[in-house]
Amino acid sequence: MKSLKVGLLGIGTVGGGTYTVLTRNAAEITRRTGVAINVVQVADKNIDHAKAITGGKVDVTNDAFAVVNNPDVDVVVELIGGYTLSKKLVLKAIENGKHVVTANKALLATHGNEIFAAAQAKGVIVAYEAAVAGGIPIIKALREGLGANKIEWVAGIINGTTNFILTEMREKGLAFADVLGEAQRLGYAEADPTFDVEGIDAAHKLTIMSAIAFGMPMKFDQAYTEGITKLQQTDIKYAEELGYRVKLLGITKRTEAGVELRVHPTLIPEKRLVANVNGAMNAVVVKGDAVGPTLYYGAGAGAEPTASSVVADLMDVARLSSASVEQRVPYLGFQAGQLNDLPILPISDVNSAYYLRLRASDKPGVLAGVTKILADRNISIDAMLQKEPDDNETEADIVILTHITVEKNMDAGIAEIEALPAIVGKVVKLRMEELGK
Ligand SMILES: NC(=O)c1ccc[n+]([C@@H]2O[C@H](COP(=O)([O-])OP(=O)(O)OC[C@H]3O[C@@H](n4cnc5c(N)ncnc54)[C@H](O)[C@@H]3O)[C@@H](O)[C@H]2O)c1
Ligand SMILES: N[C@@H](CCO)C(=O)O
Ligand code: NA
Repeated sequence: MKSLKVGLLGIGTVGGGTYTVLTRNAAEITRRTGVAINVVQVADKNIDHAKAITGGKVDVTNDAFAVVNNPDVDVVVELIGGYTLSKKLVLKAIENGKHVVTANKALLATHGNEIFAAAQAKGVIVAYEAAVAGGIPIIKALREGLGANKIEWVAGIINGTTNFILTEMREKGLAFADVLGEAQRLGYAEADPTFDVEGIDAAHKLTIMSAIAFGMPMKFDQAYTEGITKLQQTDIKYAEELGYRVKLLGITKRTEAGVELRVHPTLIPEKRLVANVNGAMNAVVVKGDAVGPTLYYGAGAGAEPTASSVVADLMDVARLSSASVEQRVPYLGFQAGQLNDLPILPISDVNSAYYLRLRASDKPGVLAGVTKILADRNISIDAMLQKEPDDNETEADIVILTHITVEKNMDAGIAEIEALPAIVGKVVKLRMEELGK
């Protein structure tokens, strides 16, 4: 029987899950591929941990380059993370003519253009299903299943850690810091959890999806990224009163003027399926011109769900390594040389509906002043909440949901509202998405 020899770099959460799934389901995987996929060498700086997991059945080293340079290894699985060492390792593996499987979205979003060019020149596979939305086969769906469509937009909850935090905060009223610790214990968070909570990890994944959806190079440096650290319980509560849930959403959309590429907390109508995706689960909505909206849901993080995608990629390598480069699905789903250098829209040019919360002195005429500013800017109001001041207070919250306008118009309106003498402090602004059409 044919065999595929795997060199594993990093046997932590995802690497451990990958080893377990490959071992436990070996017979099923071989029934499907006709190939025996075996880990022949593991590199991890924590040698004892690597030995404990592999039970002495596999050669273990603390030198990742030993695996990358091992002539016996056909495919290198990079599960160390980061983008400095991992970039060197992946480029060296490619130079050595080895196929690569990685779960590293940070690496691909920042250096993917260079890595894919190197792989193309060498004729090797670089597979990365686990890098976006963990166990959900979204890369396969975008590159293959939806290949007949002109993709119009992609929007998703693509960070398990922040969705877990938002869910626990909403359902249990827990504090942000306590929930983050729990997400770290469960193995969802990045080595540096700032990547999760500031929306950077979601922007990495969105960058990869936008490149595949629209056939363009990775443009992570132009993504607009806003995390959940400034999000307040008050706004989660008011949004609910108005029939919305707040989710950290990644949105990429093709417009006449350019491509939107943005990650931010977003109000979504609670009747949408995506609004009810909770815990570390992820969901991605893809709108194609032929198929309409489609929804993909599943575990976005964690050892075995992510391993499910790593192993599926290994199975693709097992099937396709003997095929010519032309017979394989291109790295970004479009032929090399067919990528368009589409411009990314600055956030000020993006069109959106908005949630505004203002704090106002409880005096007559305040609301009239605010609505006049909005009307003068052609911003229509969709809904409003006016709260009574709490006991002994003279100020109260006003919440306004607007119809769609361009962000720079909204920001100019907000500046005028903040200048009104009766308005106290800054206006809170959150974006809203219907996700329907
Ligand atoms: N955890 C998840 O749910 C998840 C999901 C999807 C993608 N990812 C990605 O998968 C990758 C791995 O994540 P993880 O959660 O498994 O991380 P982890 O920290 O659990 O595992 C990383 C492993 O690499 C080892 N390592 C670190 N530096 C090394 C070096 N120089 N040489 C050899 N070994 C080294 C560590 O000892 C550790 O065992 C990252 O790119 C991450 O973004 C993680
Ligand atoms: N830290 C990531 C892991 C999965 O990519 C998350 O929470 O979604
Ligand atoms: Na995936």
